[in-house]
Amino acid sequence: MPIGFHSAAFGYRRRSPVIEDFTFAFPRGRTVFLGPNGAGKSTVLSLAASVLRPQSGTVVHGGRRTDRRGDLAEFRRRIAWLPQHIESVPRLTAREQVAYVGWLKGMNRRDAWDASHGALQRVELADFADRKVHRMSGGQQRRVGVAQSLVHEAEVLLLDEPTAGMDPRQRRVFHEILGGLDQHVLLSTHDVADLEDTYDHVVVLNGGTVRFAGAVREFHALAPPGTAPGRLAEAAYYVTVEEEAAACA
Ligand SMILES: Nc1ncnc2c1ncn2[C@@H]1O[C@H](COP(=O)(O)OP(=O)(O)OP(=O)(O)O)[C@@H](O)[C@H]1O
Repeated sequence: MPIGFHSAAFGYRRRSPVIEDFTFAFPRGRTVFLGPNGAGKSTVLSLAASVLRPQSGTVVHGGRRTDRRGDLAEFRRRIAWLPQHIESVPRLTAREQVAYVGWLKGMNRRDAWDASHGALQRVELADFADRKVHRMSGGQQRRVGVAQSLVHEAEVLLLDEPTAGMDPRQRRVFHEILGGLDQHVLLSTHDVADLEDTYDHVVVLNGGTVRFAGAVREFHALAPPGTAPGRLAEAAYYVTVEEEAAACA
């Protein structure tokens, strides 16, 4: 169990809670996290990354809890986090920014600098290593974000819509990277194409509640009989979130 939530509750100020008494163990391996806009995916991922802290309950990884002050630094070192919106550090180049994240995660400066080159190569940005991040396109900044999550040896990667804004080639490169990772991955997306090629598990969230958790094959089996093979994931998704399906047959 890479990340566990125990009776966690969280709400943004003056809003109704996004999650309440949320207890769930995310599975090992590669998990795709689905759900409609506003379901709470980013909030849950931010809590899992300890960027947000639950108002009650806790989040656990490897015996370390986000509600124990002494655990927090080690908890964060073991987890890589790609938020939905990348912050570029003013004036830093892509290589400096990726190395900086490695250093923040506990690497020494030399190792972080060396590792940043490899991380940028993996996302095909080695030629842009000296470019200022704030001058890069949205899709390139996303790839810098992916490089940031690869630079240190995290045990769990939490990726919030990592392929948003990437062109088709870069989406393919990203899926190849994902396929080669040994770490546990929890990734939110609205893209349900080719789930079986990329992920082991599916978790669907709606209204702050897990509506489905299981293997990709089990998820596809929720699709109504007669659904076209290429539309199984989409149809299963509509069943789990109880939305009216577009024509999936
Ligand atoms: N910073 C914030 N301040 C106040 N409310 C917020 C904030 N961020 C999210 N919310 C609210 O929390 C709820 C869950 O939002 P969240 O972004 O976690 O959903 P999501 O499933 O990631 O959505 P999407 O697929 O659109 O990214 C929504 O009702 C949203 O309006």
